[in-house]
Amino acid sequence: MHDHTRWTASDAAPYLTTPTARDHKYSRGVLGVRTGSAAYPGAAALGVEAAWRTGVGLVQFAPQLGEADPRFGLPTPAAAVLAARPETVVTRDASRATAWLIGSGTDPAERDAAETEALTDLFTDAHPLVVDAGALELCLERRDAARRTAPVAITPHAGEFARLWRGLGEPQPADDAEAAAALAARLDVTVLLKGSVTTVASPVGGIITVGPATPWLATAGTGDVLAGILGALAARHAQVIVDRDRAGAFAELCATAAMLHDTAARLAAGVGAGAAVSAGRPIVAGDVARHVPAAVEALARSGG
Ligand SMILES: NC(=O)C1=CN([C@@H]2O[C@H](COP(=O)(O)OP(=O)(O)OC[C@H]3O[C@@H](n4cnc5c(N)ncnc54)[C@H](OP(=O)(O)O)[C@@H]3O)[C@@H](O)[C@H]2O)[C@@H](O)CC1
Ligand SMILES: Nc1ncnc2c1ncn2[C@@H]1O[C@H](COP(=O)(O)OP(=O)(O)O)[C@@H](O)[C@H]1O
Repeated sequence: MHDHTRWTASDAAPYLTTPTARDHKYSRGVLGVRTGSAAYPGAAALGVEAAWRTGVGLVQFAPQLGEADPRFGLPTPAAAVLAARPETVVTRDASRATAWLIGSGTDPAERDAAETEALTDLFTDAHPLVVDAGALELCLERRDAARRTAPVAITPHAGEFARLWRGLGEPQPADDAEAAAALAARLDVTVLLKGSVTTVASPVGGIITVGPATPWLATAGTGDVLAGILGALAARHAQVIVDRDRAGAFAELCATAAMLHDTAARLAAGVGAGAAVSAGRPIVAGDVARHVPAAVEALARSGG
């Protein structure tokens, strides 16, 4: 049986720190982002937008190697990112990154060997790594902890979570908390299992649940937004994550990201706290990203 915590605004508030007079753009956290593809440039734009709006000093975007030519006249991921957020610096190596986000909007079947190597190198780096969508299966290959140095958090939805269990070749426990805890232990990663209720499991033990979130979140691209929020929090608090005395910190940041995500969605959908499930109006993923600053403010205030 694992310790089980229901995350609250008071738990999240300490991670929603404001900058000080001594801060500059590099001290506030730099997120390296390697997401998007010829088929899904929008996923890169959504994650980058959400990361900026969560509050980092800089987002550096590294386009994938060997990228296929854009289809249907679509922009490349880098062009889509710059159109959405011209503040972003497009770079080959994102040398200033204090944390990385990879995988959203990518398809492993389309990835060449050089890009796979560039992604796997991040697992032997020192910086916290958020792994989403098309990069999730890399965790199965990098599960030998001796070959992995980066603290890793993964963000599967239920379908991707089941795919990871199939990759392990073991039966998936029926209970979400039990299954997330077991996967966290097997892969030595923090697991953020998305759903109406988000379940977070740390490899050092303990389960945190967040939600139920507003069902208006069940729309394409909101997972890409969540990954950007988590990447930004990881970049901001990278030192806390790598500090061995705070081994559960990545799980707490995952829970904080899920709470910010739902709070932003509620603000966008006009759903007040305690409102009926049927309340509110439709939203799109970009609305969620744009309401993240107000969600940061609301959570920091209600937890203070
Ligand atoms: N604008 C953009 O650029 C966007 C880009 N995006 C990018 O698209 C890529 C593909 O991502 P993906 O999630 O659509 O596809 P995939 O990984 O094949 O999984 C889907 C399969 O899993 C199953 N399934 C079970 N439970 C599920 C659940 N709770 N939620 C969802 N699925 C669930 C379900 O099976 P079913 O239940 O239908 O039997 C289904 O067949 C990825 O890189 C992503 O980042 C998107 O973010 C959208 C916006
Ligand atoms: N019924 C629901 N109620 C509340 N939140 C949901 C529901 N369905 C999905 N979500 C949330 O929406 C997001 C969807 O993420 P994901 O499935 O990765 O979508 P995408 O790949 O299109 O970005 C997750 O954060 C998940 O927790």
